[in-house]
Amino acid sequence: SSGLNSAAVADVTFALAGAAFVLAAQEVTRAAYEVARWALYRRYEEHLTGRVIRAALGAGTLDVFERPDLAAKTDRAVRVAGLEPGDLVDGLSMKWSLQAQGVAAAVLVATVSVPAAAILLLVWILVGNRLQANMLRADQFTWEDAVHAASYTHRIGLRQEWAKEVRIFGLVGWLSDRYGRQTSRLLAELANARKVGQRSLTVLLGLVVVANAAVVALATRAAVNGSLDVGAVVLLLQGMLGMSLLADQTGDDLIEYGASRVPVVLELERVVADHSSTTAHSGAVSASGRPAEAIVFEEVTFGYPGAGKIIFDRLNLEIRAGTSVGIVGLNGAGKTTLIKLLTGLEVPQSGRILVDGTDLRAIDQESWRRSVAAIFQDFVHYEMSARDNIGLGAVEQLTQPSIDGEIRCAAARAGADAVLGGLPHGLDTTLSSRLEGGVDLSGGQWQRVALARSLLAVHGGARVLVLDEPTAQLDVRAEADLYNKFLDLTAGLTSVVISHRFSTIRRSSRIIVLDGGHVIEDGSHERLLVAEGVYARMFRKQAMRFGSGDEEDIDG
Ligand SMILES: Nc1ncnc2c1ncn2[C@@H]1O[C@H](COP(=O)(O)OP(=O)(O)OP(=O)(O)O)[C@@H](O)[C@H]1O
Repeated sequence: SSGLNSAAVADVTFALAGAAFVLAAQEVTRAAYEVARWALYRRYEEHLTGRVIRAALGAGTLDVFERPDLAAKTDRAVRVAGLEPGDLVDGLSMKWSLQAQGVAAAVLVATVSVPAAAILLLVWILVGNRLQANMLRADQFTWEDAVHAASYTHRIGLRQEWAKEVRIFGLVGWLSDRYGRQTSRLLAELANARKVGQRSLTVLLGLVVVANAAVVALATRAAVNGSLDVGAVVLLLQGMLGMSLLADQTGDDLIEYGASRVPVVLELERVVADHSSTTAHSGAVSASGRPAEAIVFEEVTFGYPGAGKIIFDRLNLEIRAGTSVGIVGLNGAGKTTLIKLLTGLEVPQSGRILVDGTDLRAIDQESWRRSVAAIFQDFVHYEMSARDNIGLGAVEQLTQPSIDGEIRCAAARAGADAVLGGLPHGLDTTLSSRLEGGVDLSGGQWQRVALARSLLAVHGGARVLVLDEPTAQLDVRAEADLYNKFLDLTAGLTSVVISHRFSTIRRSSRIIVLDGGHVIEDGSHERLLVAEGVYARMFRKQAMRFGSGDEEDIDG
């Protein structure tokens, strides 16, 4: 009966064009949204991780990793910053779009009945808040230490570095049992957390049902009365359904997951700032050219915080600039600790460390670190190119064109030239068999690379060279060859060598013996033998046991 007149045709055309426009706009905004979301996601992650790195590294000393109270906070911040904090961006965008739809639905209801819209809005907001509170309580993050324990167990089983030992000791069954038990405990805790707040949620959901039923009943009566037309009733019902989006939880877990990282990072920054303000020791004096005379430990007392044990009790020690000192002592005597104090990684509780008469605390920490090259027993195996593994010793020069020549030269001096020669892509070879095209090195080969790194640091300006048993994995002859050259290599430098091997240590012109937090003997190999003290006893014991003191370890 009713054909379309021209006005109706225009209306329909307009509506269709509008719909096409909306669809096209939706596609364009979706694409733009994806780009923006991805960028924001990464930016937020980078920002948060960057703050953790700056806080942890900015502390200067190792306290943030070693003092139990600080270490727990550092550990937590490092962990959470790595756990997809960008989820916050996804969560917020989901949540905001749902909330906008919920509010639009409320407006729809309000066009029919403002009181109905107000009442429904109130109950949905209450339900939403309650659901959110329950979710937060049950969120894994609130007991993430338990999660951490379980995931540590899990990782023991899967780490490449530990694969040998885990299999040799037959730990697979034990690990999976332990992982299973930890997970069950976790789930039990989760079930408990979920119980709390269930009653009030049930009451609120009842309220939702009652409020919606009441509005439907009133609307039906009004429609029957004729005071509400059918179109309005449909609008009302549609709006009511849409308003449930106000309590929708989609995205809440992501928001919580992403946002809960923030207080952890802020807490780390706060404790590091507090800690640094009480222990700050980076002064303004440049370390350049130091030491020219001596490094002096003056009445230095030190114990690791929280360990309750004094390692050094008023230690006095002078290391003349340009000389080489060998340090001997039983396991745990404090040899590595001495180096940490010397490099400023630890700070004495009392006493002073003087560099050419200037307190280390008055010297700019960064410039002092550049003046000292140290390779520790647990030096880093960087999963990077051979170039980087050596070049990081003089990181400021890494981009200079001449660096490859310097790297090769340092490698040759450390006896690592043969190692480089065997690499399939030369300096570009990645030193990790886990990465494509990469190769792994033997323990001794790694040590030569690390040694080359420290020798390159000398090229970069370091004047103190510390070797804390970095050659223990070389065979005795190779180590002896290296140390035969060592005095030439380090001519003009101040060097400190820690070793358990007499073949190495006896070459130092001066040897000090650490025991009980003090230097108990001090002199050349020959003088210490004549003195018939601890050094002579250790040396003779080994020499007797193995026929030659030249080849054996100092182990007491
Ligand atoms: N980060 C730390 N926190 C608490 N105590 C530590 C820490 N590092 C070392 N210690 C303790 O300090 C003492 C000295 O350790 P250090 O590593 O300096 O000895 P070392 O002489 O180098 O031993 P080794 O010959 O075994 O390498 C040891 O008793 C050790 O347990």
